Formats: sequence, structure tokens, C-alpha cells
Amino acid sequence: MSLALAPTPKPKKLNILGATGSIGRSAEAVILGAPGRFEVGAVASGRDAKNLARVAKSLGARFAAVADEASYAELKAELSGSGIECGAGPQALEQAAVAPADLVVGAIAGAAGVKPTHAALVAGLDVALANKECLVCAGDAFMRTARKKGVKVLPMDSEHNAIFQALGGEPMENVETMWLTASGGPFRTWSAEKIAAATPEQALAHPNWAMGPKVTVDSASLMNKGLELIEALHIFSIPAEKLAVVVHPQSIVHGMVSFADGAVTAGMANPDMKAPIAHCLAWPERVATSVRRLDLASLGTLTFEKPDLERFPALRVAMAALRAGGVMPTVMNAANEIMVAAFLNKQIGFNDIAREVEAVCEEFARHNATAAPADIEEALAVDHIVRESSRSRIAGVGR
Ligand SMILES: NC(=O)C1=CN([C@@H]2O[C@H](COP(=O)(O)OP(=O)(O)OC[C@H]3O[C@@H](n4cnc5c(N)ncnc54)[C@H](OP(=O)(O)O)[C@@H]3O)[C@@H](O)[C@H]2O)C=CC1
Ligand SMILES: CC(=O)[C@@H](O)[C@H](O)COP(=O)(O)O
Ligand SMILES: [Mn+2]
Repeated sequence: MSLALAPTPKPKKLNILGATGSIGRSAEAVILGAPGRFEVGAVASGRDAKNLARVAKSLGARFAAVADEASYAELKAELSGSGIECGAGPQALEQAAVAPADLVVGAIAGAAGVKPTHAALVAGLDVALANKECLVCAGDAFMRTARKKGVKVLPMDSEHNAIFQALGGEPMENVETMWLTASGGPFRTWSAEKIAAATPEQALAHPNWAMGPKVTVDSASLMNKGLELIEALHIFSIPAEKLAVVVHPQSIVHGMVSFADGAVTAGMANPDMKAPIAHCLAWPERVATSVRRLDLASLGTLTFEKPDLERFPALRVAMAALRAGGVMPTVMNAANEIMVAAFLNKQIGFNDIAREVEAVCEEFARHNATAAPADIEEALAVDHIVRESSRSRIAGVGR
């Protein structure tokens, strides 16, 4: 009788971009909950030096990068004596992205994530992508690089991860429809009049998920689901006509796939990002997590309804950008980032977000060529121009 032990898997080496955010903290919990399975090389964030230093130490990283150069002195002081190297600015961010690794977690919020996350692909590293704005801003160029380099983009966003699991490796020709579920956000049952007067505090009160402010406001307007349709188009190389949204207030079913024979598979879990994060980090293996186990009998009822495009026009605007394709998703994403920030700063009202994003898209299409950006640089140049023109509209909103 031989007493052969199962080989201990080598720890998977990770870099985490956006390590201080909501996704970053959930990733930290997954990693700390699976001793010996992961090793962290580099971590990066925007400006929160104190928290970045904390997570770098907690995960035993070797390098920490902060985007904001003004935060460098604080980061250095926080890391002093730890032996962890650090840097600041765009080059340091790129250094964190391309540090030797098996997988890079892309969890920076917004189009700020495009350059560093793309740098990881260029360096030939697989990416686990939470940052949907990367694909809305520069999806064609981003995925072209992944294909050219032969690297994987694993979907970490809960809906896309559920669909990835529900697909089970089936060829795309067999897929009739990919369904993304939407919780409907905090205003799902509100009247149009009440939504018009919604405050940032109300928009930030998501019924099911604790997330960063930008994605939480997008969930309230349903723009998040529009961004996710565009994200799905790129991740799964599926035509826009095969993508659909259904509102599911319990956030238990995250995504579904309908096949040509009428069968439907669903990806389900309690709403906790540790589940899709663990799936991506361990893929193609599995790792145990503390995610509360699903008990359908005690839940009792799961409900589904059509999205209301009248009360939630942001989804209609995003669906138009999805259908138009070309540069329109890039334009819409940039305008939305500016308008969401203006809403959170109480400069504009909730309904102004979708109204202004639509106006910016229409104006851009009237005066510019609408072909898809040829590369990341072109996408970011459009992003920059649209941000400027969006900012210039804010003072005039409502006047
Ligand atoms: N939270 C969630 O459950 C989900 C999030 N997502 C997506 O994941 C991404 C991150 O979301 P979330 O974690 O909620 O967001 P958070 O706002 O909680 O965190 C954002 C992270 O990005 C960093 N960051 C911000 N600006 C920059 C910059 N210019 N350069 C480098 N880093 C920067 C922040 O650093 P700092 O703290 O230093 O500012 C922080 O680490 C988004 O694209 C979101 O749509 C997708 C599915 C679920
Ligand atoms: C957890 C996650 O993936 C978010 O993107 C989520 O989808 C937000 O919830 P909504 O369904 O309300 O947009
Ligand atoms: Mn999502």
C-alpha cells in the first residue's frame, strides 16, 4: 500500500489593484481565510496611504503603490520598518500591476483602472476583473490585448462570474440569452416624483450589497446594469441582442444562461462578493470561504420583474450606447463618472445624472466620429475630452 499524499498546491501569486476598496477588503478576507493558498506580491490604491499600508502588512506584500503622489510621504512613514517597498504615481501603479504574479486583481474604481490593469495584460499576466469601467471605456482594445498576449480575463463582477459558472464551458453558439439580474436598487418601488428628489444618502443605501460609492449610485440609477451589459459583451464576446436584464430584488440569482434547447442554468449564492472573488482567485480550483450558505427553503420566495426604463432612464441610455457601439460606451462611461461625482457632491439632482449623460452622448455623436477607439491611448483621450465637457455642463444643470 502506498501512502501517497495529495501534492500541496503551490501558493498562487497575486497583485491587487484597488486593495483598499470594498472589493479589495473582501479579497483580503478570502486570502486570509485560505492560509497557504495565496501569496501577495504588490498592492495598489488611489490615495488612502494608511489603509494601503495596513493591507500591505496584513497580506505580506512586497510592494505598495499609491496613485496620488501627495500620499507618498504618509505611505512611506506607515511602512517604515516593515521592509515593504513603496512608490507613488502612475509609474508606481504600473510597477505594482506588472510585478511577477499568476493573477492580477483589477478592482480600481472607474476608468482610472484602465491603464494599470491593461499594463498587467501587456506583461502577459492573467487578470481577475471587477473593474467594469475598464471594459466600458476601452473594451475592444483591452480584450484585443488579452487575446494577443494569450492571457485570461476572469470575470469577478458577481453577474458575470455567475454566468461564467452557469456556462460550464459550453460553446457560445449554444447560448440563446445571457441574463444579468439587477436588484433594482434602493428606489425600485419608489414613484418617479420621489426618485427625482432622492438624496446621495438615500442612493447610497443599497438594499443587498455594501460597495464603494460610485457603483452604489450606479445601482440606484440602474446604470450599473447598463455598464454590465457592455462588460458582458466584451467578456463573453456575445452579440448585444443575446443580452438581457431582469430585476430580482433578493440578489440570490446573479446570472443565468438560456440555451438553444430551452434549458436554463443559473449562478446563485447569498449576496457576498467573497463568493465570486474566491472563484476567480482559486480558479480552476476552489477554495473554502465564510460566505453564508444558501438556504432556499428559509428564503421561501424569489421574484423577478421587468426593468422600468421610464423611472430608470440610465438603463435605457446605456442600452442605446451598447447598441450604438463604437466610441459611445467610452463617452457614456466618462460622462457618467463625472455626473455621479457631481450628484454625490450635491451639485446636481439624481435624475440629472441620466439626463446629462444622455445629452453629453448626443452632443458628442453630433460633432465627432463614432468609431471605436483604436487603442487604450485613444480611449483615454476620448475619456479626458468627455470629462472636460461634462464638467463644464454641471454649473448650468437645472438653470
Ligand atoms: N464593491 C463591490 O461589491 C463590487 C464592485 N465592482 C467593481 O469593482 C470596482 C471597485 O469597486 P469598489 O471596491 O466597490 O470601490 P471602492 O470605492 O470601495 O474602492 C475603489 C478602489 O480603487 C482605488 N482607486 C480609486 N481611484 C484610484 C486611482 N486613480 N488610481 C488607483 N486606485 C484608485 C481606491 O483607492 P483609495 O481607497 O486609496 O482611494 C480603492 O482601493 C468598480 O469598478 C466596481 O464597479 C464590481 C462588482 C461588485
Ligand atoms: C455585487 C455586484 O456585482 C454589483 O455590481 C451589483 O450588481 C450591484 O447590484 P445591482 O444589481 O443593484 O446593480
Ligand atoms: Mn455586478
